[in-house]
Amino acid sequence: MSEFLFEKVALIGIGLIGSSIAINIRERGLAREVAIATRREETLRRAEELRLGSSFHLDPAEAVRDADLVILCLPVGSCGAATEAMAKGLKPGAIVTDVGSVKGAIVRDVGPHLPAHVHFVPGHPIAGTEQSGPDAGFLELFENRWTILTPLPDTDEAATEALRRFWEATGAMVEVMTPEHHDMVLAIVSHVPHLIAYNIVGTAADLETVTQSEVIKFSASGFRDFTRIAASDPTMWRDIFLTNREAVLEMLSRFSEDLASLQRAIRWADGEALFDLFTRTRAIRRSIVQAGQDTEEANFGRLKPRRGDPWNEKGTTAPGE
Ligand SMILES: NC(=O)C1=CN([C@@H]2O[C@H](COP(=O)(O)OP(=O)(O)OC[C@H]3O[C@@H](n4cnc5c(N)ncnc54)[C@H](O)[C@@H]3O)[C@@H](O)[C@H]2O)C=CC1
Ligand SMILES: O=C(O)C(=O)Cc1ccc(O)cc1
Repeated sequence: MSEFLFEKVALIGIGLIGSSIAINIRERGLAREVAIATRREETLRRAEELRLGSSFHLDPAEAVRDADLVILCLPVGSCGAATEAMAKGLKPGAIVTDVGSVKGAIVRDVGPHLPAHVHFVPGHPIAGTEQSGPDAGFLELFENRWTILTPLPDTDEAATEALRRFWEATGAMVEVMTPEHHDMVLAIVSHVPHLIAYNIVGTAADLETVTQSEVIKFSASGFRDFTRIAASDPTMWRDIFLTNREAVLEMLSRFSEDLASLQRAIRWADGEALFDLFTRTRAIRRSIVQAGQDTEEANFGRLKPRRGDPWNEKGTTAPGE
């Protein structure tokens, strides 16, 4: 019996998430070997300087050779082409997973390029920051955060369990659900909030009466939190919105309806409506903090779907239900 969870792990892409995984493998001794593949030579050299792996490759098919676990750590829109490029190197029985923020598109784009002799278990650590690149990774990123796995109906259960053990070894908590359910939940707890941040920072920047210097000068308030989110990687977020279109548009139309009723309450000076909503939302925040779970996990548990919500109709049980 090996002392490692996996003998060889291959990381395709080495940005914030890839480098955080690499640091976890190194510091917690989760694999004997770590092969890293990147598109750009410069990123590869930086990964080597940071001692993130044991071998470094520009050809992903070379990196995955003999790997028991292959993790795609790329923007969602690049995963299909990267899988096509690495497929011929995959060994029989290897587990292939990813960390992308959208799961339906990963199943659609990655699945068809994989040989039948590998196990495909899409995944998503719900942990991150607005930073990107190989220097951004850190050991504690996944601690006490959820990682969602979305195996397909015919995925080997042992492969899902092996991946669960890997994520748990990084300090993560693991939940299994369908890709459709994942995409719907993430649309409201992560994707739409990012869109709101991008939008409000864009609106403020465009205002002629609020000069750039005033935006900076007075940003010590709630606006500052939005600027952090709106500093997130443009490629990654473009891909998320293009690949989770349906769920984002669905949540956005609910959001717009609710915003319109707030607008109406302000127009008609309906203080009671405003007070009621703000009281409800304050209670949500307080219960999250009280539970000591200021994480997406708490959001899942507490933002209960309304009757007839698609969350309830698809997928498995949502955490907290
Ligand atoms: N940043 C975050 O907070 C989180 C990100 N994710 C997901 O993880 C994945 C990776 O995100 P990060 O590590 O944050 O990104 P990153 O931007 O820090 O790193 C991405 C890596 O992919 C490479 N890359 C970019 N475009 C490529 C292409 N067309 N072909 C091949 N390689 C390419 C980059 O050189 C870099 O090595 C994304 O799918 C994202 O949705 C998941 C959870 C949190
Ligand atoms: O920086 C933040 O606040 C985040 O929300 C990080 C994040 C970004 C994308 C994900 O799919 C999961 C987590």
